[in-house]
Amino acid sequence: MGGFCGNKNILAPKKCSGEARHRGLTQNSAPGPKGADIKEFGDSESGPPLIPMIHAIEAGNKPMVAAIEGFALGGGLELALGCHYRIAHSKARLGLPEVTLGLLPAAGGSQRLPRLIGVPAALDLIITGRHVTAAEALQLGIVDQVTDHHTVDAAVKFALSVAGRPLDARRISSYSCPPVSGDLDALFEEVMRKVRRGARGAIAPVACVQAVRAAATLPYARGMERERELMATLFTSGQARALQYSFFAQRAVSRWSTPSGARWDASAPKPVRKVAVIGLGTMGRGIAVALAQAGFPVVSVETQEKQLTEAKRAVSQMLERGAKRRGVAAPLDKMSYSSNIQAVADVDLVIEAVFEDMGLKKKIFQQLSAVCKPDALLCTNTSSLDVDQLASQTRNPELVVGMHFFAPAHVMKLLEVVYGPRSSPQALATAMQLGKKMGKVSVAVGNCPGFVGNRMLKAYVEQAFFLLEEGATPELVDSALEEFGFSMGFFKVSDLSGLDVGWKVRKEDGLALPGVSTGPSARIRQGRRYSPLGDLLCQRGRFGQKTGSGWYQYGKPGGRVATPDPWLHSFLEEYRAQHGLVPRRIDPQEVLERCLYALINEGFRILEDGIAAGPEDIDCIYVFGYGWPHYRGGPMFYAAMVGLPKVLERLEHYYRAHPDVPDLQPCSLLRRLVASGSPPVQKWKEAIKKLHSQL
Ligand SMILES: CC/C=C\CC(=O)SCCNC(=O)CCNC(=O)[C@H](O)C(C)(C)COP(=O)(O)OP(=O)(O)OC[C@H]1O[C@@H](n2cnc3c(N)ncnc32)[C@H](O)[C@@H]1OP(=O)(O)O
Repeated sequence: MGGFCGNKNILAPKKCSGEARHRGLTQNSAPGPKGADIKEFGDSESGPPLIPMIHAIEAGNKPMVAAIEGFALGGGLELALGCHYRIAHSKARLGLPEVTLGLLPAAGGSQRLPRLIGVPAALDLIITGRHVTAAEALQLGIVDQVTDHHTVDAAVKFALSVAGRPLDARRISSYSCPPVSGDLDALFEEVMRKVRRGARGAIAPVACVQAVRAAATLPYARGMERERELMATLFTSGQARALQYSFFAQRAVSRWSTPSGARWDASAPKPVRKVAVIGLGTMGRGIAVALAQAGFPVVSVETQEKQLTEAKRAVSQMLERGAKRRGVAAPLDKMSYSSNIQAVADVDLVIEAVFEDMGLKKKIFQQLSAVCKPDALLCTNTSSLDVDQLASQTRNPELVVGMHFFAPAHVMKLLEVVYGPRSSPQALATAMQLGKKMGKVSVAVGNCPGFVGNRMLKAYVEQAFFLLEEGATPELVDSALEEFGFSMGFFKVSDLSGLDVGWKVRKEDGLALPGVSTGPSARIRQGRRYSPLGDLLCQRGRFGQKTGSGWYQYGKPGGRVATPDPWLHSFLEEYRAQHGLVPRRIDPQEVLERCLYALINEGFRILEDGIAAGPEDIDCIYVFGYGWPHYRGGPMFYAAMVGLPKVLERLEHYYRAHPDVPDLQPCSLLRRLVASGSPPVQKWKEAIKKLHSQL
């Protein structure tokens, strides 16, 4: 008889032909690692091996009861599955989240769970890595009992009640998987098809399906061999390293700091009880929904009556759909609406989400400053405008910050919290905490055009246009980016979000000029190479999906399926001829290097400028806001994986070929990092600090 709370296990990569090892157990409810200590992955092994220990527990002649409190994740749950019975506290959470770290449950989890709860339910848990509540675990058959009381006492009582009963029927490794309805091969083929489509190049979910298939089709011992083989491949993969880096990066960004010395642990957030959203276009609606879903009472203000009526309906529908998906009641009572800005008089925080127009936003900030409580936080959802200019319209500029959400705002995980030179640490802390409560990955960034995400994107977009000028097609560029792991290439994204969005910004920036379509100045703006291709499409009314054509054609306005457009191909040929550009064959590698290294180079400039505190901040922004494949860690981590000397060499190469493109000129931080031996990404912050102290 024994009570176990499994939680600190480790893998030993060197022995690992995938073999799992154990490094000691701690109380599950204790603070610290839940499951294996991810920090220790890759270290040399110590402690008794985990798999033989689980086997010894399972083979024992005394009933072993796992008492589960807090989290039983990964190795913790695998250990519990080796026990003969499992009792969980009602607040416990269980799961096999290894897939989220680029791994699979390799201490027998992939072999025992399907034998215990059946193939479909096990596939769901292992492929998604989701955590289940104790109640769901009971329903699935993972645990035998749930208690609201002291779990170990309950486990001891339980063990006494089963003492003397035969244990053979309790050893999960001796089970066969429960039969599935229908054909097993067909089930796995269907699951594998779906997983491969969704994984977009991630290897762990695919390996998880293969491991569960082994459980369903092979005797236990052979299934374990298969589990070990699959794990060996995953464990040494760059994907696992990237996902484990990302786990800590997400946590690191919540410990924000600014160049002026403000810090997360020295700045207490203000309490936020009620929030207002100004402007109920697409962004405003999403933000209002996300706030209500997080439990905040929201006053939504929209001055145009027609838009207000439409928005009320749309927001209610979004809340109802979300509630249905999550199996909870729709928080409709959290929402109130008004066409009058006076309605925000009693809120603690306002998020302005009106059209991206500085004049309009300034006016609204003046009004807010007059109407709101003097200590209310005034936030803007601008995606690139100067937060400081807006702050200067108010009585209390220290209470102004940017809260840059990403569309759809109730779905996308990223929030850029933009501090201006006058934003107070408390205002920043409050916006960061609100983002966290909304379930966002909140990243504090400095104030500059485009902040972090859009500033870097500009360099990437520019390269995509130049590649078309030089001989590529939208299909070629997009397929290279999709092969890399983006769900959509740049041109498909542009068609989806509307070409007019970028056109408007370029017009405001004085880049898109009317009537300059030929002659030498057509492709030079503000002293550097410029491609007017996007402007030319907009001038022809090709705004993307909404008009039925853009970089692709869609059959009809609002069509969703992109097909290559012969008109666009002829248009590109004519354009090149008109400008004396000789098309050449461009390979996917060049597409990736030009687009991604230009973006990464801008990332280094951002670090140099102190706009982002570290590479983790940039990587979280790209993974959670811009569709950068999670299993590639983010652009800065990717640069480190490729090797900084190689990134530098390729940028130098492309800059020599395109000296009129400053984005390709390697920035000095990159050069310095290479000169100092290319330290690992986790050490860049120190190098940057040193660089700043030398300046
Ligand atoms: C083959 C057998 C061996 C093993 C396979 C495995 O076990 S793989 C690992 C499986 N476990 C996990 O994936 C759990 C990861 N952790 C979490 O999902 C969350 O931390 C959790 C448990 C849901 C708690 O979330 P909460 O928001 O409450 O806390 P937070 O995430 O901020 O974590 C607090 C600090 O603990 C550190 N930490 C958590 N889990 C681990 C871990 N497994 N290894 C190392 N460190 C871990 C986390 O980084 C936080 O540290 P801090 O310094 O405060 O940022």
